[in-house]
Amino acid sequence: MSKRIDVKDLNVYYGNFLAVEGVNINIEAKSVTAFIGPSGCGKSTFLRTLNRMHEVIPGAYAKGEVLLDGADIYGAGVDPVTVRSNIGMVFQRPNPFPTMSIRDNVLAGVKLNNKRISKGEADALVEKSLQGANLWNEVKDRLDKPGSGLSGGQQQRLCIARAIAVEPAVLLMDEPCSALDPISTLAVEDLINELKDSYTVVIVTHNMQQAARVSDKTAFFNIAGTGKPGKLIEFAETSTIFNNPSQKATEDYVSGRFG
Ligand SMILES: Nc1ncnc2c1ncn2[C@@H]1O[C@H](COP(=O)(O)OP(=O)(O)OP(=O)(O)O)[C@@H](O)[C@H]1O
Repeated sequence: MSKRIDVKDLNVYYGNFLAVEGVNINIEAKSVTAFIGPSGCGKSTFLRTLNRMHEVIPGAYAKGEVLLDGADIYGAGVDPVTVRSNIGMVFQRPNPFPTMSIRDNVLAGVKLNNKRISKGEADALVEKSLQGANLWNEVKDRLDKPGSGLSGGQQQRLCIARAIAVEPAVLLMDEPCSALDPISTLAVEDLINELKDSYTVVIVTHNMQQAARVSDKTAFFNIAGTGKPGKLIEFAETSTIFNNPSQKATEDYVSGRFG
Protein backbone atom coordinates (compact mmCIF):
# COMPACT_ATOMS: atom_id res chain seq x y z
CA MET A 1 0.00 0.00 0.00
CA SER A 2 1.33 3.37 -1.03
CA LYS A 3 2.33 5.71 1.82
CA ARG A 4 3.26 9.36 2.24
CA ILE A 5 6.62 10.66 3.41
CA ASP A 6 7.07 13.75 5.57
CA VAL A 7 10.57 15.02 6.22
CA LYS A 8 11.25 17.49 9.02
CA ASP A 9 14.45 19.51 9.46
CA LEU A 10 16.74 16.89 8.00
CA ASN A 11 20.52 17.38 7.97
CA VAL A 12 22.82 14.78 6.43
CA TYR A 13 26.51 14.46 7.30
CA TYR A 14 29.52 12.55 6.05
CA GLY A 15 31.69 12.71 9.17
CA ASN A 16 32.05 16.41 9.94
CA PHE A 17 30.89 17.50 6.50
CA LEU A 18 27.31 18.77 6.38
CA ALA A 19 26.25 17.59 2.91
CA VAL A 20 22.54 18.47 3.01
CA GLU A 21 20.97 21.04 5.31
CA GLY A 22 17.51 21.69 6.69
CA VAL A 23 15.25 19.77 4.32
CA ASN A 24 11.51 19.93 4.94
CA ILE A 25 9.36 18.22 2.36
CA ASN A 26 5.96 16.46 2.20
CA ILE A 27 5.64 13.77 -0.44
CA GLU A 28 2.13 12.52 -1.10
CA ALA A 29 1.18 8.86 -1.51
CA LYS A 30 0.62 7.64 -5.08
CA SER A 31 2.62 10.46 -6.62
CA VAL A 32 5.87 10.77 -8.56
CA THR A 33 8.33 13.31 -7.19
CA ALA A 34 11.50 14.26 -9.08
CA PHE A 35 14.65 15.62 -7.42
CA ILE A 36 16.66 17.86 -9.71
CA GLY A 37 19.65 20.14 -9.23
CA PRO A 38 23.33 20.57 -10.15
CA SER A 39 25.92 17.89 -9.48
CA GLY A 40 26.94 17.64 -5.83
CA CYS A 41 23.87 19.40 -4.39
CA GLY A 42 22.96 16.30 -2.40
CA LYS A 43 20.07 14.74 -4.33
CA SER A 44 21.36 11.17 -3.99
CA THR A 45 22.53 11.75 -0.42
CA PHE A 46 19.10 13.00 0.58
CA LEU A 47 17.33 10.22 -1.35
CA ARG A 48 19.33 7.58 0.54
CA THR A 49 18.19 8.98 3.88
CA LEU A 50 14.58 8.23 2.91
CA ASN A 51 15.22 4.51 3.45
CA ARG A 52 18.32 4.69 5.68
CA MET A 53 20.51 3.43 2.84
CA HIS A 54 23.15 6.06 3.74
CA GLU A 55 23.81 4.07 6.90
CA VAL A 56 25.82 1.55 4.88
CA ILE A 57 28.32 4.36 4.09
CA PRO A 58 30.90 4.65 6.92
CA GLY A 59 30.61 8.00 8.71
CA ALA A 60 27.30 8.98 7.10
CA TYR A 61 24.44 9.94 9.38
CA ALA A 62 21.27 12.01 9.38
CA LYS A 63 19.55 14.21 11.96
CA GLY A 64 15.90 15.08 11.76
CA GLU A 65 12.72 13.14 11.09
CA VAL A 66 11.53 11.04 8.18
CA LEU A 67 7.93 9.95 8.72
CA LEU A 68 6.37 7.16 6.69
CA ASP A 69 2.62 7.65 7.11
CA GLY A 70 3.43 9.37 10.40
CA ALA A 71 5.88 6.76 11.78
CA ASP A 72 9.50 7.90 12.15
CA ILE A 73 11.79 5.53 10.23
CA TYR A 74 14.59 6.64 12.60
CA GLY A 75 12.51 5.89 15.70
CA ALA A 76 13.96 3.84 18.57
CA GLY A 77 13.88 0.13 17.83
CA VAL A 78 13.06 0.54 14.12
CA ASP A 79 14.98 -2.04 12.07
CA PRO A 80 16.65 -0.52 8.97
CA VAL A 81 16.13 -3.78 7.06
CA THR A 82 12.38 -3.51 7.62
CA VAL A 83 12.52 0.14 6.55
CA ARG A 84 14.26 -0.84 3.31
CA SER A 85 11.74 -3.54 2.50
CA ASN A 86 8.99 -0.96 2.95
CA ILE A 87 10.86 1.71 1.01
CA GLY A 88 12.60 0.03 -1.92
CA MET A 89 15.41 1.42 -4.05
CA VAL A 90 16.49 1.14 -7.67
CA PHE A 91 20.00 2.29 -8.54
CA GLN A 92 21.70 4.05 -11.42
CA ARG A 93 23.36 0.92 -12.81
CA PRO A 94 21.14 -2.13 -13.14
CA ASN A 95 22.48 -4.54 -10.52
CA PRO A 96 20.78 -7.93 -10.86
CA PHE A 97 22.64 -10.80 -9.21
CA PRO A 98 24.52 -11.95 -12.33
CA THR A 99 24.63 -15.69 -11.81
CA MET A 100 21.15 -15.94 -10.34
CA SER A 101 18.26 -16.84 -12.62
CA ILE A 102 15.70 -14.20 -13.61
CA ARG A 103 13.20 -15.96 -11.35
CA ASP A 104 15.53 -16.02 -8.34
CA ASN A 105 16.47 -12.39 -8.91
CA VAL A 106 12.81 -11.41 -8.57
CA LEU A 107 12.52 -13.48 -5.38
CA ALA A 108 15.85 -12.34 -3.87
CA GLY A 109 14.39 -9.62 -1.65
CA VAL A 110 11.55 -11.83 -0.47
CA LYS A 111 14.02 -14.55 0.52
CA LEU A 112 16.27 -11.98 2.22
CA ASN A 113 13.31 -11.06 4.42
CA ASN A 114 13.18 -14.74 5.46
CA LYS A 115 9.69 -15.05 4.10
CA ARG A 116 8.76 -18.69 3.46
CA ILE A 117 6.53 -19.14 0.45
CA SER A 118 5.34 -22.19 -1.47
CA LYS A 119 6.44 -22.87 -5.05
CA GLY A 120 2.97 -21.91 -6.29
CA GLU A 121 3.03 -18.62 -4.38
CA ALA A 122 6.56 -17.94 -5.64
CA ASP A 123 5.51 -18.58 -9.26
CA ALA A 124 2.56 -16.23 -8.88
CA LEU A 125 4.72 -13.54 -7.27
CA VAL A 126 7.37 -13.81 -10.02
CA GLU A 127 4.71 -13.39 -12.70
CA LYS A 128 2.96 -10.52 -10.91
CA SER A 129 6.21 -8.63 -10.25
CA LEU A 130 7.51 -9.10 -13.80
CA GLN A 131 4.11 -8.03 -15.16
CA GLY A 132 4.29 -5.00 -12.87
CA ALA A 133 7.71 -4.14 -14.27
CA ASN A 134 6.51 -4.58 -17.88
CA LEU A 135 9.03 -7.38 -18.41
CA TRP A 136 6.94 -10.55 -18.24
CA ASN A 137 6.34 -11.01 -21.97
CA GLU A 138 10.02 -10.61 -22.75
CA VAL A 139 11.29 -13.14 -20.21
CA LYS A 140 8.48 -15.59 -19.45
CA ASP A 141 10.12 -18.31 -21.56
CA ARG A 142 13.52 -17.99 -19.95
CA LEU A 143 12.91 -17.49 -16.25
CA ASP A 144 15.65 -19.96 -15.36
CA LYS A 145 18.32 -18.17 -17.40
CA PRO A 146 20.73 -15.80 -15.62
CA GLY A 147 19.69 -12.17 -15.09
CA SER A 148 22.96 -11.02 -16.64
CA GLY A 149 21.79 -12.33 -20.04
CA LEU A 150 19.27 -9.50 -20.36
CA SER A 151 19.82 -6.12 -22.05
CA GLY A 152 20.59 -3.13 -19.82
CA GLY A 153 17.02 -1.87 -20.05
CA GLN A 154 15.63 -5.32 -19.27
CA GLN A 155 18.03 -5.66 -16.34
CA GLN A 156 16.81 -2.37 -14.93
CA ARG A 157 13.20 -3.52 -15.23
CA LEU A 158 14.26 -6.79 -13.55
CA CYS A 159 15.64 -4.71 -10.66
CA ILE A 160 12.33 -2.87 -10.50
CA ALA A 161 10.52 -6.25 -10.44
CA ARG A 162 12.82 -7.34 -7.59
CA ALA A 163 12.06 -4.12 -5.72
CA ILE A 164 8.27 -4.42 -6.10
CA ALA A 165 8.19 -8.17 -5.28
CA VAL A 166 8.52 -7.30 -1.58
CA GLU A 167 5.47 -5.03 -1.96
CA PRO A 168 7.02 -1.80 -0.72
CA ALA A 169 5.03 1.36 -0.01
CA VAL A 170 7.60 3.61 -1.65
CA LEU A 171 10.07 3.20 -4.51
CA LEU A 172 13.18 5.38 -4.58
CA MET A 173 14.99 5.60 -7.90
CA ASP A 174 18.46 7.10 -8.22
CA GLU A 175 18.93 8.10 -11.86
CA PRO A 176 17.37 4.82 -13.00
CA CYS A 177 17.72 5.61 -16.72
CA SER A 178 21.18 7.15 -16.86
CA ALA A 179 22.78 3.90 -18.10
CA LEU A 180 19.97 3.12 -20.56
CA ASP A 181 19.41 3.77 -24.26
CA PRO A 182 16.49 6.04 -25.27
CA ILE A 183 14.07 3.16 -25.98
CA SER A 184 14.73 1.46 -22.65
CA THR A 185 14.47 4.87 -20.98
CA LEU A 186 11.00 5.33 -22.46
CA ALA A 187 10.01 1.85 -21.26
CA VAL A 188 11.11 2.69 -17.72
CA GLU A 189 9.39 6.11 -17.87
CA ASP A 190 6.13 4.45 -18.97
CA LEU A 191 6.54 2.03 -16.12
CA ILE A 192 7.05 4.85 -13.59
CA ASN A 193 3.74 6.31 -14.77
CA GLU A 194 2.01 3.01 -14.05
CA LEU A 195 3.81 2.42 -10.76
CA LYS A 196 2.33 5.51 -9.18
CA ASP A 197 -1.10 3.82 -9.12
CA SER A 198 0.32 1.55 -6.42
CA TYR A 199 3.44 3.21 -5.05
CA THR A 200 4.87 6.52 -3.97
CA VAL A 201 7.76 7.10 -6.37
CA VAL A 202 10.73 9.41 -5.84
CA ILE A 203 13.24 9.75 -8.67
CA VAL A 204 16.56 11.57 -8.89
CA THR A 205 17.25 12.66 -12.44
CA HIS A 206 19.70 14.84 -14.33
CA ASN A 207 17.37 14.87 -17.27
CA MET A 208 14.95 17.76 -16.97
CA GLN A 209 12.76 16.52 -19.81
CA GLN A 210 12.46 13.29 -17.89
CA ALA A 211 11.45 15.11 -14.71
CA ALA A 212 8.86 17.04 -16.73
CA ARG A 213 7.57 13.84 -18.36
CA VAL A 214 7.27 11.57 -15.33
CA SER A 215 6.74 13.62 -12.20
CA ASP A 216 3.76 15.30 -10.54
CA LYS A 217 5.96 17.42 -8.29
CA THR A 218 9.57 18.50 -8.56
CA ALA A 219 12.06 19.44 -5.86
CA PHE A 220 14.95 21.67 -6.90
CA PHE A 221 18.11 21.35 -4.78
CA ASN A 222 21.07 23.70 -5.02
CA ILE A 223 24.46 24.34 -3.49
CA ALA A 224 26.05 27.74 -2.83
CA GLY A 225 29.58 26.50 -3.56
CA THR A 226 32.08 23.70 -2.97
CA GLY A 227 32.12 22.58 0.65
CA LYS A 228 28.76 24.19 1.33
CA PRO A 229 25.69 22.09 2.13
CA GLY A 230 23.05 21.34 -0.46
CA LYS A 231 19.60 22.77 0.24
CA LEU A 232 16.09 22.27 -1.01
CA ILE A 233 15.33 25.53 -2.77
CA GLU A 234 11.86 24.98 -4.15
CA PHE A 235 9.28 22.20 -4.20
CA ALA A 236 6.11 22.57 -6.25
CA GLU A 237 3.99 21.10 -9.02
CA THR A 238 6.31 20.10 -11.85
CA SER A 239 4.57 22.49 -14.28
CA THR A 240 5.16 25.36 -11.82
CA ILE A 241 8.85 24.51 -11.38
CA PHE A 242 9.38 24.46 -15.15
CA ASN A 243 7.09 27.31 -16.21
CA ASN A 244 6.65 29.63 -13.29
CA PRO A 245 9.14 28.98 -10.47
CA SER A 246 9.15 31.37 -7.52
CA GLN A 247 12.95 31.34 -7.02
CA LYS A 248 15.44 32.89 -9.43
CA ALA A 249 17.90 30.01 -8.90
CA THR A 250 15.23 27.52 -9.98
CA GLU A 251 14.48 29.55 -13.08
CA ASP A 252 18.17 29.82 -13.96
CA TYR A 253 18.62 26.08 -13.55
CA VAL A 254 15.56 24.90 -15.48
CA SER A 255 16.27 27.35 -18.29
CA GLY A 256 19.82 25.98 -18.57
CA ARG A 257 21.62 29.11 -17.35
CA PHE A 258 23.71 27.04 -14.91
CA GLY A 259 24.25 23.52 -13.65
N1 LIG B 1 30.29 8.50 0.38
C1 LIG B 1 30.54 9.80 0.52
N2 LIG B 1 31.48 10.24 1.40
C2 LIG B 1 31.76 11.55 1.56
N3 LIG B 1 31.13 12.54 0.88
C3 LIG B 1 30.21 12.18 0.00
C4 LIG B 1 29.86 10.80 -0.23
N4 LIG B 1 28.88 10.76 -1.18
C5 LIG B 1 28.63 12.04 -1.52
N5 LIG B 1 29.43 12.90 -0.81
C6 LIG B 1 29.44 14.36 -0.91
O1 LIG B 1 28.14 14.85 -0.57
C7 LIG B 1 27.78 15.92 -1.45
C8 LIG B 1 26.49 15.57 -2.15
O2 LIG B 1 26.73 14.48 -3.05
P1 LIG B 1 25.57 13.72 -3.83
O3 LIG B 1 26.19 12.59 -4.56
O4 LIG B 1 24.47 13.44 -2.89
O5 LIG B 1 25.08 14.85 -4.83
P2 LIG B 1 24.16 14.72 -6.10
O6 LIG B 1 23.35 15.97 -6.16
O7 LIG B 1 23.42 13.43 -6.07
O8 LIG B 1 25.24 14.73 -7.26
P3 LIG B 1 25.22 14.06 -8.72
O9 LIG B 1 24.11 14.75 -9.43
O10 LIG B 1 26.56 14.43 -9.28
O11 LIG B 1 25.01 12.58 -8.56
C9 LIG B 1 28.96 16.14 -2.38
O12 LIG B 1 29.77 17.17 -1.86
C10 LIG B 1 29.68 14.80 -2.34
O13 LIG B 1 31.07 14.97 -2.59
